Amino acid sequence: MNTNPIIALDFRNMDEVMHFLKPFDETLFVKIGMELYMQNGPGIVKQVRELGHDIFLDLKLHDIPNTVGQAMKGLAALDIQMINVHAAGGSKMMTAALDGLQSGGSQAQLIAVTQLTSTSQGMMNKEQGIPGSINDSIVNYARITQEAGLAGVVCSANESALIREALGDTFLKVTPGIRTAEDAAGDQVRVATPEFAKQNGSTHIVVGRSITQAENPVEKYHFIKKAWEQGC
Ligand SMILES: O=c1ccn([C@@H]2O[C@H](COP(=O)(O)O)[C@@H](O)[C@H]2O)c(=O)[nH]1
Repeated sequence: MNTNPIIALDFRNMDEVMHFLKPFDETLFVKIGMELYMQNGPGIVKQVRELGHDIFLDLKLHDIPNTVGQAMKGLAALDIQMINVHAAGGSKMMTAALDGLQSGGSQAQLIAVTQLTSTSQGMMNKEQGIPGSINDSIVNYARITQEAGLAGVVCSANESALIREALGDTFLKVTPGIRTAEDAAGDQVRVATPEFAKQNGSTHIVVGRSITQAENPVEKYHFIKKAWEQGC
């Protein structure tokens, strides 16, 4: 399993992706999310994969079970390593997603978003109308995700230890909202450093603007990779 930091390729098109990737002299684990996919379609996944990079396709599917199952069956044709849905879609939706992906012949790891890293305790209580602590909600979503047979969840690094304690080491904790000390949080609420993510049991970190907006993205990637690998 590739556990290198996953770089979020939040760009508009392949020219911008190529401009970013050009200075790297290694293959990477990259994330293609809505921004890039919606503006360029599935062809962009093929183009990035042809460069040798592993791909997390972050489309966060969330719809009725039949629709998500059929969409996953279609996406199974793409040569990707990881893909996701929203756990809020429910157990039946997650099972349908897994069935669709597997019946389409894909071996990609399917994971589910618990609470977005841009969601705060207050937002969850007031806007989503979910009472109680955000940690309880996240562990609950993680539990139904595991019961549905998925490989892991997306959460913040702050919750990785709780999920590890409840659901074990091998269940994936893929954690965006990663920032180094000097980075601005921006729209992220539940943030953590790469070192903390490692210490707290994340299995993967997802890093976007910290690297893509850095003055020297290659240098920043290696700085974050080292902090993540060493955990100190
Ligand atoms: O809960 C979530 C789920 C997905 N993301 C995605 O990760 C990156 C983070 O980018 P940064 O620039 O490092 O903030 C982005 O593509 C999100 O769509 C997330 O942040 N939180």
